[in-house]
Amino acid sequence: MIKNTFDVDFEGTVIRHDCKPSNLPIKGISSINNISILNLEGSGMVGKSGFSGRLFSLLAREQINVILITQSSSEHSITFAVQPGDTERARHLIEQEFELELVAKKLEHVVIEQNLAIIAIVGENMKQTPGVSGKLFHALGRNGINVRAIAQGSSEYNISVIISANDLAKALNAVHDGFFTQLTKTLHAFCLGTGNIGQTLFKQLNAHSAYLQEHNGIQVKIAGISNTRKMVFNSDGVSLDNWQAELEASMHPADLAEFVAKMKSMNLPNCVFIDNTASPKPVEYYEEVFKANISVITCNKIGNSASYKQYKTFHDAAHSHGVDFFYETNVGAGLPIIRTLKDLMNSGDRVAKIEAILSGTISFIFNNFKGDANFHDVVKEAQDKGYTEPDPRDDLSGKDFMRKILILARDAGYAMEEADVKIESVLPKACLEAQSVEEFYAALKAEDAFFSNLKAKAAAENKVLRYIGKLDEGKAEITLQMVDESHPFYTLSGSDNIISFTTDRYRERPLVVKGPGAGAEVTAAGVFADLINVGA
Ligand SMILES: NC(=O)C1=CN([C@@H]2O[C@H](COP(=O)(O)OP(=O)(O)OC[C@H]3O[C@@H](n4cnc5c(N)ncnc54)[C@H](O)[C@@H]3O)[C@@H](O)[C@H]2O)C=CC1
Ligand SMILES: N[C@@H](CC=O)C(=O)O
Repeated sequence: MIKNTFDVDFEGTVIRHDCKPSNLPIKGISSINNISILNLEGSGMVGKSGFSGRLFSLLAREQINVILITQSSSEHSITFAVQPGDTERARHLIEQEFELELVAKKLEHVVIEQNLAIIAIVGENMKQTPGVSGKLFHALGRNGINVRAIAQGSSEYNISVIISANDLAKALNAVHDGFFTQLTKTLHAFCLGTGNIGQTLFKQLNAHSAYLQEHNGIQVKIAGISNTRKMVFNSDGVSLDNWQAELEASMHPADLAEFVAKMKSMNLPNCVFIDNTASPKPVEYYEEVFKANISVITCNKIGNSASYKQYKTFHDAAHSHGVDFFYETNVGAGLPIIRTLKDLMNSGDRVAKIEAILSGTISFIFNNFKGDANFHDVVKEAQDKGYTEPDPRDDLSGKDFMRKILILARDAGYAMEEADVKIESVLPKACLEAQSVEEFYAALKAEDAFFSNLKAKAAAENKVLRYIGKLDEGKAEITLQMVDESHPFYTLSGSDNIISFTTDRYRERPLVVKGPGAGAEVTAAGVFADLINVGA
């Protein structure tokens, strides 16, 4: 029986002969946390029988313990690991023994690498089980852990890899999560933004964490939080019951560059950067984050809707570093729109046309701007309900809609820019020119007659106002329309979005997604779903 000195109440581990057979591909993971490797290279080794015999007899004779050996089939190099204290002595002995080969340039000088570690997976079930090494290297590669050398004996009971000692803790966790999937997988999330969406996400994660562990085997630790004022870090997870107080008590003033640097230096496995802001600043770090093998989840549309070059860079960087870039909430909040489009594209369909209502705010406004209601008050109500962008001018100017249609167009394979989207604004000039949110609301009040006329005109024709976007064979426009009951977009309510995809396969009857397209609960839920899909 082995007991835990750090946790004396824990029942301990019993070591016995008659253990139950296990279905798991590996039995355990072990590590050696400080080793060095010596690398010998040269043409003098190729096809030369007795070379390794000389090398390893020499080391054995001099009592240098070799921990791991690896040789490529080209026989051009041999790498072996020893205790750090033995490296210089081993080098000296080798250079003495192979002096003639060195002089004749048939062997290169010994190269030593320090600060390394070995991680090994062990178990009888590995034998004759394809995919075990694939799983190991996937877990390491996905977390940006570079493998310096590999060894597996033909008994197939053990695969050992040499990695940087700095990556050992991360590697142990990542490999553990990779193999023991019936146990908890831990995601380490670094979250920017504690506004409407950010705090709703924390509330949902808190309420759902026990279910997530029990039913999905997933544990989410919020390892970092920042808003514009402060930031806080905790590799064990900031308490979701008390995050406001922990953030408030933090001595770290907010600094985005520092936040990203700290996230990288904490070097945690299954790391995810979540951007719940409406700011262009975090977007400047996405590429660096991908390059650090960290996935990005964002409800912030600015990243994907700036230049096409930037959109492409983000997607390529995520792809080449084997991490996820999820942004379901960029269009339609929590509705499965991006996912649906990706599935269509990935399965070889072609999007010919998209027709959509994608502003939850404007949808809500037109669905409630009835009877005696005045436009200004309905806009305010949409903001109070959390449907608008932090600055509602972004919704009413059509900018938010433009971002969404541009993201959809790009995901559908069209390399379009902002200037390629024609926008008919719902606002008169004075409102568009307002310099602040206050001025904007004042301008809305002053333009009450303009909006009342629109309302009366639509009502007189038995029509409703709809702000509709269309992407047709690579051309996009957003227009204000009055539609009658024969139009498929007539019967919307609340903050509903609707999107209809006409594709090669859905040509006669388009594929339609409809439902609430704005609001903190549905948007945070979309971010939440993206989070638990990371690495899936
Ligand atoms: N409200 C909705 O229905 C939907 C919103 N979204 C998107 O969600 C995002 C967030 O919206 P809200 O939560 O309503 O905004 P908000 O204004 O309530 O919160 C934004 C948060 O970001 C923080 N922030 C801003 N710049 C920052 C920076 N440089 N570093 C760290 N933190 C920073 C602020 O301190 C604040 O905590 C927006 O990009 C919006 O487009 C997406 C889909 C639907
Ligand atoms: N402000 C947006 C929220 C979702 O992206 C909207 O109203 O649609």
